Amino acid sequence: MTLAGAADDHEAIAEAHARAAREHRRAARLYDVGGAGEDAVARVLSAAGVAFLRNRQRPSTRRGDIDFLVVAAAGVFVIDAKAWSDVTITTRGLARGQDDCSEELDAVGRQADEVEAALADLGDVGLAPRHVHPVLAFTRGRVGCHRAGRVLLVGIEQLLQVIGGHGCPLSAAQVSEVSARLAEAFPPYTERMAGAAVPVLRRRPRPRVEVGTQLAAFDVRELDLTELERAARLPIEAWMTWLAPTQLQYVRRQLNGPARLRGPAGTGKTVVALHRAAYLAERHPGRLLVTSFVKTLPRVQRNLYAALSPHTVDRVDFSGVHAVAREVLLRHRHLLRVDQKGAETAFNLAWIGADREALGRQGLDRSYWRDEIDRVIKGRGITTFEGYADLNRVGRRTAIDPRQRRAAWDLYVAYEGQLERRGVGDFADLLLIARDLVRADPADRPYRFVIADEIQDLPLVGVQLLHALVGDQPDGLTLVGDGQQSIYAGGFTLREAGINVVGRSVIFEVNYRNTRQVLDMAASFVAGEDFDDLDEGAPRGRIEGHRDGPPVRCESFPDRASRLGALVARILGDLAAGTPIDGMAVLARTRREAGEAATALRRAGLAVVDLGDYDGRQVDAVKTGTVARAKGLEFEAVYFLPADAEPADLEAEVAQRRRHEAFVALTRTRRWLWMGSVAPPSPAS
Ligand SMILES: Nc1ncnc2c1ncn2[C@@H]1O[C@H](COP(=O)(O)OP(=O)(O)OP(=O)(O)O)[C@@H](O)[C@H]1O
Repeated sequence: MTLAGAADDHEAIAEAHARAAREHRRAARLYDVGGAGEDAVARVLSAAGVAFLRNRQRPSTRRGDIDFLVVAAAGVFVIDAKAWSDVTITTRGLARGQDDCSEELDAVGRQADEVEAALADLGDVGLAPRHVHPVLAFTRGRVGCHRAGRVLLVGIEQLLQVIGGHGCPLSAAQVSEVSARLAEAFPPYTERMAGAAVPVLRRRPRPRVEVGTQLAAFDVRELDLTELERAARLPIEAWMTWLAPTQLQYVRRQLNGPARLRGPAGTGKTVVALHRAAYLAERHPGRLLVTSFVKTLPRVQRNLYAALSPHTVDRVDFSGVHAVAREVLLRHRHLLRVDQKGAETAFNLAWIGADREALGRQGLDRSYWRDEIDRVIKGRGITTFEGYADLNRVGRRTAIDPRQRRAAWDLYVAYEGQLERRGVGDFADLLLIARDLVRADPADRPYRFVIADEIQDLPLVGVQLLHALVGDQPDGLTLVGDGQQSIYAGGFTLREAGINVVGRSVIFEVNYRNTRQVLDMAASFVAGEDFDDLDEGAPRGRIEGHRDGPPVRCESFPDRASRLGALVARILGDLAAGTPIDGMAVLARTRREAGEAATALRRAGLAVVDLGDYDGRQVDAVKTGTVARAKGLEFEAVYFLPADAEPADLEAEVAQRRRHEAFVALTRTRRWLWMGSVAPPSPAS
């Protein structure tokens, strides 16, 4: 190398060092400003006696830190301090001067994700994500208090107010248990100088304001989680804060297509579905639909959800599937007069001309064939005899012969003719038309996510309608349900519906609702019985109960009148013994029996509310209604009026549905169960 060449090289190296020096100085200035912001936050927290962890290492990244972790009664706050002077918060995000800084929202959101993950498994329970709050705290200027998605943007003056707000789900003991886990999962951050091209001669550290209570770290494995366990056993409020680690895993899971959540009664499917809805709504723009076949359930779920995620509730629609279908028809200006009475008349006229000799074999009656048309033919969207002739009638237990199939088809054709003549449709038409309208219009996608509960009760076209609304997009469709609780005729498999949930079907098996005594009694109705559970080949759920409770009270009566008398006496007795009236529900098989019970209770001076009018909010009245109306709900005490003694030759599928119905009724109670059967004395006795 020439001397001139060496000089050039040294010149270039000096130039690079000078450039690096300028960059490091700029960074140092920024750190100084940032440090001043952090100090300001630390001062505010300390002055108020709020304990915090400062500058903690993120496990996912070597160079990332979290400015502050605060565990308060209101939850966990993941705070990123910003000493910015010219902040603007817009509907679209965050700006600093002219620069869009919305990525800062994602950054603090990612920090909160890591905190959520660390708290998702604290032994038996985990903290629900909704109690982890990402916060950008601005230490200069008057920022006020805002929300962008799930991130809170607050001026330093409002910080304490925010930390002190949000309700108080955590007790003092839980605060220290959660803090301990965080101290372990996020150790103190040790800064590293990145990209230093020259040996770094470290200056003495700058003096730092070290104030506030630093949390003592202790070994989380030695924690006594009894407090958490206790909380986990309480109803509503508890599940809003604590879930089982497996449940939380599902809430936070990314699913690359339609998914199924299965599990026997009381295993937390609805709870997890609501948490998942809130989790998705808080992280994504767009609308969500939470739906069910049971028309009253969405109303109850809306009120639960509003407590869970009040700031997203306006972006979530809670409606029954038929109401969803109606909306579709409205959007497409499609007229359909759904007229149940007219449909009933149409069926009666079609039935008169039917091959009743064939249809009546095996003890099958008119209502069996009404269901066949509603659930098997129209409920599957079958429009040709060929489609019906070879159909594997999943869910229908009685095999029918070719003549019966032909007769059923002719009955269907005649029924359709009668409907047309009257210019009316039935509920199956509503779902069918809505499905086809959505399928034909790719622009009709009002929802980003759809979550459907109690799907075992939906007809196949109903599930297809929901699928059509979101397609196969990630996390788009979550189907929640349990075949064992199916109380309507017919059935189908998801494969038949064109929905693939392979690898995305999860089962829950721990029952949190019922006592062992109730579960034993409920299980006796369905013992050893196989049932269709929509996912072919997927293992059936076991049901594990872990709570003890009072014995189940079963009584038998010679007639309905004496049963009603005993029911009223029993309820009055339980009220006197301290069971709260708002936790009581009388469930019957038919509307008529439920109505009779309501009248008897009113006569005894008790307040009564029909389950059809119940919206999940506390009301000081005994609830009364059919088992179908009670689906998905739960009560402190259930008084069940089962069907009168059934004839021994009851058609197999109907008998199975009755048993499922009893199973559903019994598993609605958290504690007390009374069952009053009517069994007239046999002539021999
Ligand atoms: N991890 C949990 N810890 C404590 N309680 C829980 C937990 N998960 C659910 N629960 C409680 O269990 C009960 C049943 O939950 P949920 O209604 O979600 O069950 P489900 O599977 O939807 O029931 P079903 O199918 O019978 O309607 C609720 O009272 C809920 O508070």
